[in-house]
Amino acid sequence: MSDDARTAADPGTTTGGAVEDAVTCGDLRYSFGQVKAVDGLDLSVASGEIFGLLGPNGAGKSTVIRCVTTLLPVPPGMVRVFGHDAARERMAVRRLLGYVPQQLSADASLTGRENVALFARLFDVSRRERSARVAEALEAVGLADAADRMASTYSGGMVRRLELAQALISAPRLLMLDEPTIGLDPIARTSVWEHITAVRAATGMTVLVTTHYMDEAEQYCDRVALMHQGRIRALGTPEQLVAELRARRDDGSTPTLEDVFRDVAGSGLDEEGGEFRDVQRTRRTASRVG
Ligand SMILES: Nc1ncnc2c1ncn2[C@@H]1O[C@H](COP(=O)(O)OP(=O)(O)OP(=O)(O)O)[C@@H](O)[C@H]1O
Repeated sequence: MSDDARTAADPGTTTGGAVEDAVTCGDLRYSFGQVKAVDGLDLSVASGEIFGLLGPNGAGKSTVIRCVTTLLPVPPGMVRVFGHDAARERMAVRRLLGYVPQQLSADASLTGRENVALFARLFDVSRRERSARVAEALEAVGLADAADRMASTYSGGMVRRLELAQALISAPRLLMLDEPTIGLDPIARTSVWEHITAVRAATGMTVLVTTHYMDEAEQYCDRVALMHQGRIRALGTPEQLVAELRARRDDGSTPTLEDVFRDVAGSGLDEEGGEFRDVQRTRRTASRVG
């Protein structure tokens, strides 16, 4: 943990190493040319938790996710997934994870079922098991009834759930979601989260998610980390972080998670246009595909 980070209890750390962390990043650094996207990040995500990586645009969240997926190369020792080194054991890491990127990963010209079946083939699900596993994944995200409709007719929320089904087809131990609800209306956002939490409850998988939405993080994440300028500035359960700020302020007010992040990141948030609630930006797929 960097010096300026405020750290709360870490459920991933156990005595005797009985529970293995799903993800560990140690002094993770990644630059695009002169831009330090991630600047010395220490992080442990415990097996089975829903962990939220929060922060304004450009904080470095997607870069962290992409380093963990092995899509961006990092030196040995910086990132481990269930004990596997992301640099030395790339294929072992990839086999453990499901990834839903911000960009569209569903094909509008295929049905929901065909989209998921395509992923089943990519992930080498055996022919014998394929149709049952595809049906199971569609059922898990509430798309069984819409499975044979073209994805081009799906709403933004249904597309997101379809992408979730695609990522689930390999039964990943670690599911990574980059801004899963951006651009969706509140009802669709709730539906996406309900399916994420239901799948987590059913499978025990670990979920690492990035989001701008403080209210979602507060409601659905077991722990959160605030990223700002490539570093983690606060880490803990939402309740812990809010309670710590309340104690620091000692003025009887009840702060929100957003207040916590303003407190640790200071005015820098505004300078970068990083208003957490000011999410005008939407995914290209926000309302419909096709
Ligand atoms: N492919 C790239 N080439 C150059 N710079 C990049 C690239 N990808 C990201 N960056 C820069 O790295 C920094 C971190 O970007 P990143 O996308 O990780 O942030 P983020 O927190 O995920 O923000 P957002 O929510 O807007 O995606 C930003 O300054 C961004 O402009």
